[in-house]
Amino acid sequence: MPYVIGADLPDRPAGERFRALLDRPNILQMPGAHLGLAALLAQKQGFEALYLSGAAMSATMGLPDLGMITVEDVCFHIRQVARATGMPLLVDGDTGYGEALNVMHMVRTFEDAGAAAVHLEDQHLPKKCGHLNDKKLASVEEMAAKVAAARKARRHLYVIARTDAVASEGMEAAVDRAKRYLEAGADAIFPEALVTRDMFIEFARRMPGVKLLANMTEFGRTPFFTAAEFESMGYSMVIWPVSHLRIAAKAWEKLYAQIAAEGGTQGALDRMQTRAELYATIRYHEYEELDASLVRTIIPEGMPQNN
Ligand SMILES: C[C@](O)(C(=O)O)[C@H](CC(=O)O)C(=O)O
Ligand SMILES: [Mg+2]
Repeated sequence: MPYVIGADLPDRPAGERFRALLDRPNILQMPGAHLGLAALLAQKQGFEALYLSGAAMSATMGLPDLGMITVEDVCFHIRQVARATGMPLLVDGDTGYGEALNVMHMVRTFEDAGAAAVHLEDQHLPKKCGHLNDKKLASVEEMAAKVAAARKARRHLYVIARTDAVASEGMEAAVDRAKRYLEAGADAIFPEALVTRDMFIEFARRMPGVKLLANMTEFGRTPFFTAAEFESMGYSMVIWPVSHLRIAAKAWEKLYAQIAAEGGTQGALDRMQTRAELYATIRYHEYEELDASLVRTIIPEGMPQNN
């Protein structure tokens, strides 16, 4: 349905709906979808929650994922995905865009935009993709203060603490950090860039009863596991953060090469969503019909529309 009809909108805050999905025993599968159109296509396949990736949002803006985007840039994406689908979204909050007060501002602004959950990471700026080398870690205390700030600001937003410590400080330290973040009020933990099945199992074994998120990004350090495998290793959430963007970028690259080589797009038609398919995805005709029905109701036929 078009999102503009008030009576059709979800009546519970997004964070509550996200928690309800996590209360079920099966792993919550969240593909990345940082654009309204992508989100609608994911929804069509039956996904119940989505992920907004900092890497995907930055790359879409032609920027590296080094913490340069702002709260408002992210809200532009949250709003369009939340409006288009009404689905709960987990949003990448990077390092919180500053210190404690910035984190509080981020939480409130994300909630207002329609987010359900956020994750915050224990890096210093310029932050990096968790699967790269030479990340600069924040101290446990700095990160715990940010988690506490997020908890104090939130009304319903689900707060996930990500630790990037495994690579530089090892499993033991990462587990200790995660425990401190839970004490500070985190609802769940995202152990970033684990590199083996044994590490995933070990981390989960050391965090009994804690909701854990697995990041199945491609071309990173984590080998491929399916959602079912992560579930059996004790994980409650899985994200495929940038996959949709990587696929789209490759498709754009091919298209531009083809136009450059052939002087037109005719040879690319079989790889395009047709106009009809696009309009069906964005419910073009439903919006048009809604508009027409209102005009019919308010302005009966035959009555002059302007005086
Ligand atoms: C999950 C992540 O934070 C993101 O921004 O999507 C990235 C993903 C990536 O760069 O592959 C990450 O740091 O893992
Ligand atoms: Mg990120």
